[in-house]
Amino acid sequence: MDTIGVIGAGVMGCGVAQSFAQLGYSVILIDISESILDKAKEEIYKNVRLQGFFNKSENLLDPEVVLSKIHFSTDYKLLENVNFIIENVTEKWEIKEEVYKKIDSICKDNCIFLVNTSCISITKVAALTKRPSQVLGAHFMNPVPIKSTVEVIRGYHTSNSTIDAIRDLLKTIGKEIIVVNDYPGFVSNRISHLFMNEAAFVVQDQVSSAEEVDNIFKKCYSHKMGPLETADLIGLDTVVHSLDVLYQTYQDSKFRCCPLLRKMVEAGLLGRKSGKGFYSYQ
Ligand SMILES: NC(=O)c1ccc[n+]([C@@H]2O[C@H](COP(=O)([O-])OP(=O)(O)OC[C@H]3O[C@@H](n4cnc5c(N)ncnc54)[C@H](O)[C@@H]3O)[C@@H](O)[C@H]2O)c1
Repeated sequence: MDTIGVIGAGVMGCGVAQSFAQLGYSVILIDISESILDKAKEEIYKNVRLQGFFNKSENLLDPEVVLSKIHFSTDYKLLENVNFIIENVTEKWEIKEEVYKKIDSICKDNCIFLVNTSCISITKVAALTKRPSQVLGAHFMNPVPIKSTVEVIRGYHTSNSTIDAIRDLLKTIGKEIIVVNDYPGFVSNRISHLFMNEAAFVVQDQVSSAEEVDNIFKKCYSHKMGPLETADLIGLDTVVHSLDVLYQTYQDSKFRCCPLLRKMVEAGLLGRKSGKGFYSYQ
């Protein structure tokens, strides 16, 4: 079985690492500090336990066994022999840029890079490397271990063999892929961020409360979650970064970020991951 390199141990990186580790893969999980990695260990432990709790019919997973498959480290050099890197660092161009320049020099030539991003152009990321045909977008859905489908983005130079390799790899962890072409936000986020942003404007303008906005989507449109619950789940900081990327790249005012969303992020209200966003999670 391949060893999978996972970079970024936040919301998505933890979910991706867990998804591979619980199917028996060895995972190298990289982040920038030991304290973040310690928090990631706790998150993964908690999430494996919760998954067992909610999924009574399936074989219960032992969190210690899952964690034993993951090597937590700040050392990028450990990635030199892996065949696949799944990158999940912060949705900021300067951060992704630094990471891709680094891994392109460390990883072996045939290693494939999966970019987990909400909105950043895959073609632009691929251009940072000397292997653009082996770079593709893999927009995992949150929470990764329980979502069945991944939006895969074909960059300008992504080869068919790279897409096939990723289809095969993700199939082994029970995920199917939908392949789309590369424009910022792809399909999912180009549309969903308009919903979430406009919902924040509706609350800012005191048209209704967050609960009422979400209830209209759930009860009238039969959506499983409303736009503001979804924003809290994603992380309001990630939503703001993504809106900024969409606004900058399309130069279209429809993507201008709602001031209330930005103010909440400045106040430390990031949604589920900080314990408070549009809702409280204590
Ligand atoms: N949250 C979601 O629902 C969601 C869904 C799909 C895709 N994404 C995308 O996935 C990526 C990660 O999102 P997230 O929600 O996990 O963010 P997050 O803020 O929870 O985690 C990002 C992690 O990256 C780490 N990091 C920053 N610089 C780094 C570096 N140089 N090397 C290694 N690690 C570094 C941070 O310390 C942090 O732990 C983003 O591009 C985001 O747009 C997020």
